[in-house]
Amino acid sequence: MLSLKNVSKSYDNKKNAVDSLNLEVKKGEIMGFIGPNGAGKTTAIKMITGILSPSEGEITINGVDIDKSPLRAKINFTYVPDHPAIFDAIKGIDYLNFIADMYDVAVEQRRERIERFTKAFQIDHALGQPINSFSHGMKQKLLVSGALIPDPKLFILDEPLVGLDPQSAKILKDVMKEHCNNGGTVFFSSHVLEVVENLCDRVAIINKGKLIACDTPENIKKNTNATLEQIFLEMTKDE
Ligand SMILES: Nc1ncnc2c1ncn2[C@@H]1O[C@H](COP(=O)(O)OP(=O)(O)OP(=O)(O)O)[C@@H](O)[C@H]1O
Repeated sequence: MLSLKNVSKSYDNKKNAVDSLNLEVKKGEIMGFIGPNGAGKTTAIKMITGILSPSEGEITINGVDIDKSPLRAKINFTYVPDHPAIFDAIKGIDYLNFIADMYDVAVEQRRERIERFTKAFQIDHALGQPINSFSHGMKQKLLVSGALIPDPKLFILDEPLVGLDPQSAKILKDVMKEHCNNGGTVFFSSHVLEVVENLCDRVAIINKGKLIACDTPENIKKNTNATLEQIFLEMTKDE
């Protein structure tokens, strides 16, 4: 579903923020993307979503090259960024309808999905209000709801749990699981290793721009009694 082949990105033509990254995310799986601050997660996600062009390498989504055919690639995924940058003078419902229009979601389907997701996240009562009146958590939940309305083949989230209360985080985790159970694919970055360990089919660990592990949490922990957090800290510590 998502493939990165030898992908590198340098911001200064000296150091690679992402360095020869190879990664395959299969249809139907949840993959967690973890790494210390500055490891290159957001840079990789920005290249995957077409916000940045790779300095080298190729990224395909459902077989379509995001750099060469951005519109055809973008039909296949939605993305929730780490900082909700959202045009906030409009009402919540107008934002959701705008997303539904962009992805050509039929009226009946959008009605059902808007109701389902905004009720689950308990923001349905506020959809008639302008987004600039929403709290940070409400904006985050509106963004996630919007990203689910097209029922994307691939759902990409950059640190989606930041700023969500435990109830909302639980709902989001359930929604991500359900999306995969229904044949969708989820790729998300997080610093919450316990969530990654419990939620993900596979985990990719990036450090200093390089992929240092990509496997199931069980295999990464194989033959140890350590938690994913302990192994992560050991793998990414500065020598
Ligand atoms: N716009 C930019 N210009 C120059 N350097 C950048 C830019 N954005 C990121 N970097 C650098 O690229 C490297 C990777 O940063 P990136 O934001 O991708 O890491 P991250 O894993 O998402 O970190 P965090 O966990 O802190 O969000 C870091 O060294 C960072 O300083």
